[in-house]
Amino acid sequence: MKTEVKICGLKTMEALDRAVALGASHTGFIFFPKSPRNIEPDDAGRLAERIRGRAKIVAVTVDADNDDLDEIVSALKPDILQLHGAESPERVLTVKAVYGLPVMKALSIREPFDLKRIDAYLGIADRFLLDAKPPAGSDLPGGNGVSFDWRLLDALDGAVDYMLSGGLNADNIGAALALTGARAVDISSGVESAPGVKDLKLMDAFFDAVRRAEAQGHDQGARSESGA
Ligand SMILES: O=C(O)c1ccccc1N[C@@H]1O[C@H](COP(=O)(O)O)[C@@H](O)[C@H]1O
Repeated sequence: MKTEVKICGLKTMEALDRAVALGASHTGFIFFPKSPRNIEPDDAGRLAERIRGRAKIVAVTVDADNDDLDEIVSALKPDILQLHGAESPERVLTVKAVYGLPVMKALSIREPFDLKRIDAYLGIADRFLLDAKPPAGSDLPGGNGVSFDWRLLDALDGAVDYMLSGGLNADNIGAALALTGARAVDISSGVESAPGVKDLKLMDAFFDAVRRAEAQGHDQGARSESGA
């Protein structure tokens, strides 16, 4: 089975078109002003129209209130909302009820206990995005190019549907897939030449590496499909 790949932090037509041409299953747009990948909702909406229906459109937000979500959802018309802040299970339920969209809840992982936080969102979040904890002093909850110890996922219940994220790149994705059996991966800074600047050659190299790993038959475990 093909690995789902989400290319996140897209801001230009060239990068978006290349992501979809390479077979990205998901495209991510960041709505977080402190991020070098931040994009205005209207600009993201115009870009996303080029690829609607060919890859899922993901709005990445961080503890956004309903006013911000109203603007983002209305301009972008995303397929999925990625909540990348400290949103509680109750907040995830509210967002799902208000917007009627699948929610991918990001959780940051550093130690075994961090995986336990999944339990509170089971049956609420449609999918999880498992990212590394930000380094000390970072302004960003994600997009830091930092990995967590993928072996921690050995303890994860096989039914948990997740995207593997954090510090992935063409050099380490083969090992990440072989170790985790992840069926879906998410990448941002690993395909950039500078913060917020997507590099088409790095994107090509990343997809090549994913396809090579697939050809080698990395263990795609039995995680369930969520629609997110
Ligand atoms: O990328 C950002 O700037 C960002 C800002 C706010 C919330 C989430 C963000 N990024 C997410 O983090 C992952 C991992 O990034 P990386 O591959 O380690 O650079 C990224 O794909 C987004 O989902």
